[in-house]
Amino acid sequence: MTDSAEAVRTHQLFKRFGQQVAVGGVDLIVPRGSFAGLVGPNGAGKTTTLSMVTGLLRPDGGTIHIDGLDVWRDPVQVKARIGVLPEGLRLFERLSGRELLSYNGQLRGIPKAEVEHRAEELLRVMDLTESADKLVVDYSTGMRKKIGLAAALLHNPRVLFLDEPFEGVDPVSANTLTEVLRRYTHSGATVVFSSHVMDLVERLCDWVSVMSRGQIVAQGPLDQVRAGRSLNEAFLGLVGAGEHGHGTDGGEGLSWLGATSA
Ligand SMILES: Nc1ncnc2c1ncn2[C@@H]1O[C@H](COP(=O)(O)OP(=O)(O)OP(=O)(O)O)[C@@H](O)[C@H]1O
Repeated sequence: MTDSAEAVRTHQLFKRFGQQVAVGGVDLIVPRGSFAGLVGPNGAGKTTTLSMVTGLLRPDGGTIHIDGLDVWRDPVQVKARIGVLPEGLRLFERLSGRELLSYNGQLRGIPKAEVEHRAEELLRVMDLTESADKLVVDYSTGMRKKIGLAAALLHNPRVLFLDEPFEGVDPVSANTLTEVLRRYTHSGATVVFSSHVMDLVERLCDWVSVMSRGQIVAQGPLDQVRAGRSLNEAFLGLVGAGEHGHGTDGGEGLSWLGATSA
């Protein structure tokens, strides 16, 4: 079944680490063609959810469908359709950026000439052409994000998952990346990304899922979730400012912090 209107749907997704329930029955829904944001405080379960959805971490319970295909029953078909930029991205450090793309393209079974053509375009768009022959181990944090994103896009996936894609990326490159991703979703593809930067989510996303303590606490079109407020205000209302160590007291109690009296 591949005619699903949803790019992603999980049903009662569950994961526990020892006593800690990281994801406690999540029904994540992402309509096809959306630019979707997954937001939540530190430790809410976003990375754990994305890891299970992308087939990197086996759930303890629940189901996950991408484009109507069961991720854990049909992993090969699903993996051909998705691109992933995971948190704590591990890359082949001893390859150059160009070699990394070429290797990824060959692993994906794309003809060599097509890989070269796509790689050159991606390197140019990501402003990495000048560093294309430098080893990945010598790339900066932002450059690593960009080459990781290029590798995730190379096989033209239908659904792209990005964990904090803009962290460490300079504003000019971030602008370029958002343009690339916008164009990509306008063509009918889907982007799901996690972020803590509410302004960015508000600017880019047309769909938002808010997680808190392993649960989805709000989900839907951006305007519905923010309900006339800024997304940041809606977020603070939903996750409960003051909980999760997001204190509302502005750090009262830290009387020792700051200039000492002479
Ligand atoms: N491998 C692990 N072993 C034990 N506990 C884990 C593991 N991975 C995640 N957790 C716990 O699961 C919970 C959810 O973590 P997760 O990384 O999914 O949150 P997150 O929403 O991505 O947070 P952040 O915004 O800080 O990246 C946290 O309490 C975390 O400590």
